[in-house]
Amino acid sequence: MLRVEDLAFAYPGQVTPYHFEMEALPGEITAISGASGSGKSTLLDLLAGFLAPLSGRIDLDGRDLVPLAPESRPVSLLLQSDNLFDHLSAARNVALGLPGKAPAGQTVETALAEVGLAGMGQQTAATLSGGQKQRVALARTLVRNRPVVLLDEPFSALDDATRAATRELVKTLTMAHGWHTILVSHHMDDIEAIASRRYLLDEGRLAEG
Ligand SMILES: Nc1ncnc2c1ncn2[C@@H]1O[C@H](COP(=O)(O)OP(=O)(O)OP(=O)(O)O)[C@@H](O)[C@H]1O
Repeated sequence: MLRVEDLAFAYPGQVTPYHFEMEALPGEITAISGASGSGKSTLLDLLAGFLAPLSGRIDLDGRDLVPLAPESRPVSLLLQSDNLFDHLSAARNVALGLPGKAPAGQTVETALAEVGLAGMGQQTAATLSGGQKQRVALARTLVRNRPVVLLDEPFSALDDATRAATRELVKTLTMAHGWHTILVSHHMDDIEAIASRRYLLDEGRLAEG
């Protein structure tokens, strides 16, 4: 289980710090909603290690992630868009998630098949649709094989049919691979469709419900 415990953070000059407390279970999607500017991206940046908290813990199965640099954290981050290098093939983009010089071919093909893109590995990322690009990014998340997956408005740039299919894929992958998926979204329909647990961020604090 991922537990955010007494995590405090303030930007320079901020009088009242954020104070985050939350839990996320493996195999489940935990949603974070809140008004624009409420601090949702700040929370994701703390989880990813791009910001350092004033105090508190980010506990994953008994291990505190706070001292770890971003690249050492068991975390993947997927944004609304711009997750891929457009000039590289889908397969090369997926292979970027592999450590070192691991033998990539089969792993990459298997991951692309799992996200519904079998046989499309040689296609240049620039030629893919928005939904296909998000699937490639999810395939890279698969080969990275990190248990905490942070999604920052990942469906917002997609049309209705594509967003419904993509969010179902996220749910399927989360359950199949035991990801602790944390979904930041403004869209209640996405949250209602796939999240098991919800938090609302307001006035610097998370409230469950
Ligand atoms: N580097 C920074 N320095 C100072 N203040 C910042 C910095 N980054 C963000 N903020 C402020 O912190 C607050 C929270 O920003 P954050 O981006 O986390 O909100 P958000 O909920 O993700 O917003 P949105 O939904 O619009 O993306 C905002 O008031 C923002 O202006």
